[in-house]
Amino acid sequence: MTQQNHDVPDTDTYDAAASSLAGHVDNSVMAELLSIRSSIDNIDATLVYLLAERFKATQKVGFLKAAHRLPAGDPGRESAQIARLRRLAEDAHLDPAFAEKFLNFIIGEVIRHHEAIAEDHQAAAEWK
Ligand SMILES: O=C(O)C(=O)C[C@]1(C(=O)O)C=C[C@@H](O)C=C1
Repeated sequence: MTQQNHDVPDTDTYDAAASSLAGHVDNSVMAELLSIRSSIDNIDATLVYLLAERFKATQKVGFLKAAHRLPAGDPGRESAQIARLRRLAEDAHLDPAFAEKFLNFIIGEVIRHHEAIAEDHQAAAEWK
């Protein structure tokens, strides 16, 4: 028998109108909220696809670095990326500190992936 967790909505049957506010706010306010949320849903979906593409690219970098025994992190590259993103964020009226934190969060995950790829690569080389 399959178990269902009722606290976590099923992603296959996404309810765009799900809200703890239902029944607590005027219908017109709810309608406006749902309309804005439909843009948020599109943006979130785009972010997922963009991140998936970025991780596909960084995975290739991970394999290249492992094959040539290069370090997972490249602090010089990161400094340049952070400075650039902070400038872009300012132009876009996004908090530069948030942009930096977000990039660092993603890069931290990429470095973990690189390290895992390098370990696998090393283990495979030892088997030969
Ligand atoms: O460009 C690289 O060398 C990467 O490994 C990718 C990346 C990134 O996610 O942008 C991740 C780790 C490095 O410290 C720098 C950049």
